[in-house]
Amino acid sequence: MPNFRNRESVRASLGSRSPVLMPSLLACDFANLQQEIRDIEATGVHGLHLDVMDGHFVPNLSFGLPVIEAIRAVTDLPLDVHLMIDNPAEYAARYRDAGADCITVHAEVLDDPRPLLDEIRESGAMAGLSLNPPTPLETILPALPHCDLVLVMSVMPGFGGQEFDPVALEKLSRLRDDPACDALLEVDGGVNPSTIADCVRAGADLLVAGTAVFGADDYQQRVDSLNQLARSGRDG
Ligand SMILES: O=C(CO)[C@H](O)[C@H](O)COP(=O)(O)O
Repeated sequence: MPNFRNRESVRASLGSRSPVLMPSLLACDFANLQQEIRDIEATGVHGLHLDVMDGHFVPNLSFGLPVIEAIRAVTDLPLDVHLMIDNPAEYAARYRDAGADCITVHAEVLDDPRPLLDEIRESGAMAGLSLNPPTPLETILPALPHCDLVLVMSVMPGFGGQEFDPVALEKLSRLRDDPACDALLEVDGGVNPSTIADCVRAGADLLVAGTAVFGADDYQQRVDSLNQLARSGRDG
């Protein structure tokens, strides 16, 4: 059984470190998964982003419960699990049992996300709600008080290596300025050295980056430079 942390402590720890780079293992070398985790952990990152895809909600398959369990067994880093699946209500509890610290579900597949967000919170995980680039921000506003995290997609989910869509910046700014929103704000897709500072300036706390991290020859150098650019967005 994983060593469960509670959502308040994970949320406080991530929030106090904002802006936080969250490497997405989708872009790592799956044939060397444990070594990749060790190498990225050694750079000093504070969490890992894990993309679960079902081939229905998104036109791609990635990995599921057994892989999350295997990752949980080899790292103590917070695991931020992004469920890109049609039926998150059927699976959320099982991802918590597998070791997820944060579970994010998509607004597009839930008529009313609030009961599921509450259930995720009651399980002890942080509850996240995500929306795709074409989905209006208005669709998630009633659920904000039930969210520990809002994940603003800056690409259509399904594949790494896509170009950043600036529509995410406007959504982040609006969320940051909304007094009803005290969730951590996360952005995912096309986050790289050219876009990361703008994301932080717009209000992002958590920055998911796959290709920009695992596509680099030197992970330490890339993580350091992304962190520096992120901090320049916060302080500049
Ligand atoms: O959610 C995702 C894909 O659906 C990935 O997390 C995202 O694409 C990150 O990859 P990259 O940094 O290469 O854009």
